Amino acid sequence: MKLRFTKMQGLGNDFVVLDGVSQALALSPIQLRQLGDRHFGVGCDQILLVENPHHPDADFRYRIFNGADGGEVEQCGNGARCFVRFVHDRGLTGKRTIRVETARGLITPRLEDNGLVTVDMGAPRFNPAEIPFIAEHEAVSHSIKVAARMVEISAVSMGNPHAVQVVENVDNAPVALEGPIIEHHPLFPERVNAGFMQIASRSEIRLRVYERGAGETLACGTGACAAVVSGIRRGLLDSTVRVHTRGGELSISWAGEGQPVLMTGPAVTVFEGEIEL
Ligand SMILES: N[C@H](CCC[C@H](N)C(=O)O)C(=O)O
Repeated sequence: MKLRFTKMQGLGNDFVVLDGVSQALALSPIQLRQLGDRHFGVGCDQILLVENPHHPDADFRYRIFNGADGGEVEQCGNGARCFVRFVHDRGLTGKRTIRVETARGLITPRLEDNGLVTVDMGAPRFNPAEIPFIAEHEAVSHSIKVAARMVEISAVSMGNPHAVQVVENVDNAPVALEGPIIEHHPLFPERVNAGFMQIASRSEIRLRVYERGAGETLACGTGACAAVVSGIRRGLLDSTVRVHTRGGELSISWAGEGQPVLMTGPAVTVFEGEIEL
């Protein structure tokens, strides 16, 4: 079948975005993996499927699939920014602030006048059962065995699971070695995104993320949210933080327990295309 798509990126985290509102779409895992394949398909970190909502308070439903394995996941921060630009630019809505139903709750992205996008990502969750993370109790950080060493990680859910550690310098952090080990760590039954955070100041961090089902990406929006929340809970960061990723900069704010995380950053349309699947 011929499939029209839009290629987009948020800080180099790239997406194939599909309009499931104007057309009914049901793609198999094989077709999703083909879309995500950078040699035999279009190539992207994630596929974003825009649909009509089931939730009465939502304007749209937003489904996310990791490009490398075609697995459906709960949340995507950079994707949420691209999503609102997509539905606005395609005339699927006239609103600049929309309510979006995701697998783990409602998020509220807003197109700003300056072209950036701010997303209320909802409140982070720390209860191990909600991450999911196998642990006796909730804690700011947990020591887990990774290869030959013990690593202090903060386990956080932004709808999707994150394990964040603090490193001296992200440039020489063991992302390639420890990323896959943490992703598949037995204490994370649904796998996990592995964050490596360098504290530059109380209002600035550098971050690399080895993403579940995608490998290291140039930026991870939910990873930036999870890192800032972890840093604040560890007493290392103030409530608004500039997050420097390899793909560019995000602004993340969190006012504390029970409060939503706000993320602001760019969303760019790269090209429109058509592929035979
Ligand atoms: N790999 C993630 C999904 C994409 C998240 C990331 N691209 C973002 O911007 O939040 C997971 O399996 O939970």
